[in-house]
Amino acid sequence: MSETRQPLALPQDEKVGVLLLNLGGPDSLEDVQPFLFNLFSDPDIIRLPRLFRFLQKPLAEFISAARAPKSAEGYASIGGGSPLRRITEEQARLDPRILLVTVFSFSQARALQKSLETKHLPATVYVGMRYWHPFTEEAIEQIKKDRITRLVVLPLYPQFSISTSGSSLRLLESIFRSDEYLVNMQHTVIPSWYQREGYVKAMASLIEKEFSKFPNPEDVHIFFSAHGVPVAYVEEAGDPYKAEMEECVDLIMSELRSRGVKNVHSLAYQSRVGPVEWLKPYTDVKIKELGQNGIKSLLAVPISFVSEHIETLEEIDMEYKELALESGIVHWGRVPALNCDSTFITDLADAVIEALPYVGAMAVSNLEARQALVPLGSVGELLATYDTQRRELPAPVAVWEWGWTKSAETWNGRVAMLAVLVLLVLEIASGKGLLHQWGILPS
Ligand SMILES: C=CC1=C(C)c2cc3[nH]c(cc4nc(cc5[nH]c(cc1n2)c(C)c5CCC(=O)O)C(CCC(=O)O)=C4C)c(C)c3C=C
Ligand SMILES: [Fe+2]
Ligand SMILES: [Fe+2]
Repeated sequence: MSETRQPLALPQDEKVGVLLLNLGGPDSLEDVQPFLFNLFSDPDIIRLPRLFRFLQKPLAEFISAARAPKSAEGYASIGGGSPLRRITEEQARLDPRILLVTVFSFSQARALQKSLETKHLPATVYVGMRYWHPFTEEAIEQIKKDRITRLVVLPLYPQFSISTSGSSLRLLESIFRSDEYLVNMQHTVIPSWYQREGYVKAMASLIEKEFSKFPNPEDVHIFFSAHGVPVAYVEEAGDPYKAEMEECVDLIMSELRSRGVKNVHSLAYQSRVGPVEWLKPYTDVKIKELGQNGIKSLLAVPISFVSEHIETLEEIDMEYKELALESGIVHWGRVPALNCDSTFITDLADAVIEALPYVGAMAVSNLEARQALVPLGSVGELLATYDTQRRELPAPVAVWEWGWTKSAETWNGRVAMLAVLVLLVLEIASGKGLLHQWGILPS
């Protein structure tokens, strides 16, 4: 595609930056609880009714403490921490400080920076995580120090969700607003890119490659497993995630069909947390169903994330594999995450170059951009496109088992919930109580 592209005509004093946004994950087991605290403190993950917003932090404290042991077990089983930081930095660029820690790794961020260089775009690629180091705030500080004048913001989620890219963009918006340098810095956002040819082709190639590992490749059921979101995000807040996910799977399957692949496929949603309704079918339920229906060969394809992480390495490779084998599936395979796949990274570089003309421009007023499900645009405009009203959403986490759920919308549940919240506040305010005694809340 663009190896022969002419050098971009940028004014001499322009400095281009690319900010990769990602979720972040605990580097060690000690980081698990504070990481979860950051995650549950996010109003795009738990939206409390207006009246209870002041409880966001205490509640995050409570839920993170309650969930940490289970989460830590998962992270322990994949080597004691999340590989997300290492892989994302590999996708972006190699930072000398990181080199000291991960001597042998070549970096996703470094790979992108290199690919941009090859395409005659000298740019610095930064990594900003939402819930753990290197935090988005740290990346922004570096962007300011480097006097970047044009910034392309690229969330590393192929499909847009309020809970992922949306949350990162909302944070960016608040950082941009409160800083004079950033308010004036020209920027644009690539909100989702699942429809890009390079990404679709890279995914299709990874899938095709795994077929050869099965005894009867033509019988393999292609099983796309996407990270779920609560149904309310889609139905009440207008999250485009489900529509984009379905379109993404269709595009990959069309590419495979054009290569002569005739295998049957399905899409399910994994990793639900708590009792509210999440997007269906659920991965575990679907696996059992496929087993019961006599499927013997299953190829799992993680689809919502481009790096290996706890939900591929632990949930799919361990939990779902075990479930599949118990359900009568005999041959199991899993497509690896894209990580630093060269077709993928080259395509991301093209996406950045194609987005540059929109930097600082009102992209939503551009007809071409309008045709995309989520238009290319600035942070503020994108947030205005989706989720304008920031509706209260049923929270997806465990505390709600006592009450505030769709299925238990009864006064009983609400009173119990209120009681729990009041106790929690009293306990946090006084520093004394059962939760402290049990070590659930730190003294
Ligand atoms: C597109 C991907 C993701 C969506 C959508 C998403 C929504 C979402 N997640 C939670 C709760 C948790 N997520 C956790 C980890 C985690 N989540 C994603 C991706 C999406 N989440 C990734 C890649 C990871 C793993 C990071 C890593 O360390 O490797 C966790 C912590 C792990 C655990 O305890 O299971 C929680 C909790 C909610 C509630 C939500 C939507 C509202
Ligand atoms: Fe998640
Ligand atoms: Fe999970």
